[in-house]
Amino acid sequence: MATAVLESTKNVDGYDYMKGVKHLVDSGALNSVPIKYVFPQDSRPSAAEIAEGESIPIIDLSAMDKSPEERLEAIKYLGQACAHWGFFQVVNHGIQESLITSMLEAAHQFFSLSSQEKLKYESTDVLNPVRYGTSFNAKVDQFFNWRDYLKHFSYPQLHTPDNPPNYREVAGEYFKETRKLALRLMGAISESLGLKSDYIQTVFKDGIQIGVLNFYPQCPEPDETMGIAPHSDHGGLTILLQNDVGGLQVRHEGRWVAVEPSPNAFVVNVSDHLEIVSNGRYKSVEHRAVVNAERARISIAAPNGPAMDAPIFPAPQLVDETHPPLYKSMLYGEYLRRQQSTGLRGKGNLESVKIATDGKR
Ligand SMILES: O=C(O)CCC(=O)C(=O)O
Ligand SMILES: [Fe+2]
Repeated sequence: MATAVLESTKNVDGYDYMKGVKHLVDSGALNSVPIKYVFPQDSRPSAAEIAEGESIPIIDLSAMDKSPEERLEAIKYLGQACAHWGFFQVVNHGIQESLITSMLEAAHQFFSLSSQEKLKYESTDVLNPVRYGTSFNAKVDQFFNWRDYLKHFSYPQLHTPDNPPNYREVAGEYFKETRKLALRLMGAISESLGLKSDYIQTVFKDGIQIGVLNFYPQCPEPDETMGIAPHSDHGGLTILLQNDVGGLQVRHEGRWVAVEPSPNAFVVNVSDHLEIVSNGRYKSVEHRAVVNAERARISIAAPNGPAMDAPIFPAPQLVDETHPPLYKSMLYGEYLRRQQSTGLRGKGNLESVKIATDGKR
């Protein structure tokens, strides 16, 4: 266990934050948000920034298997969703409802384990194959996010905690299915960009998938803090599942749009490396999660990235005189380590690999 981290995160108020925010909430009557979690005034969620009546697009995947005209129409709509929103929900995706329910249940069981059991997986190495923690990166976060997490690699190798006993079996099946869904969507997204249908899949071939389980306990003062601060995701496509408690918000045209939980739908978002491959045509969009006073929220994200040693750069077919390359080539593993080692900072990581518009590197 990393004692240096534990020491630095024990606050003046005596809480041992590394045990997790769920532990903090479960262990007694918290009437207010401890100072460690209080966000500065200008980064707190505010109702005035919410775009009322807006919602992210819904993609019906069954249309992909219909007549050529309907398929073409569906692919065009998917491309528009990626370009204008960077986020959409998918329905009729073919993943069994029972598997979705079992996965949410297994996540709930993991977070319900004792903190001692969960802390077996606490690690300061941001790329440790199984990692339990709180906030985003407790070593560097100035204000803690109201969130505990479990992250584990799920592809090419499945690494899981030993507990709950059925976790490995359920997660193995769940992440296999969500990876298949991601690859299927990558095929359709390639087509929507006018690329060969296997172009993006080839870039992400032999890539990695990580299971990210988020637990956001109920919070006595939800307006003071944030479940997860604004950020964009690394990788190609993230497939996200949430329980029936809302909280996810997506940045769109300068406002935040709430994503209402919809049973059996997955939320999908274009992530940083797909924005790069598409040379900026498709957007990796900032999102955040707010918390509430009544109910705990669980979300399960599956980021699907390329291989760690894969160089990522804009597709040559999407680069020409009027569309110069907008991003430097980089190794995915390096990018991932940097993203995980810093605190959350909006789209800051992607900005750092952008080529200045005057063409200078
Ligand atoms: O909880 C959510 O809805 C979002 C989680 C998220 O953005 C992430 O894990 O990267
Ligand atoms: Fe995210």
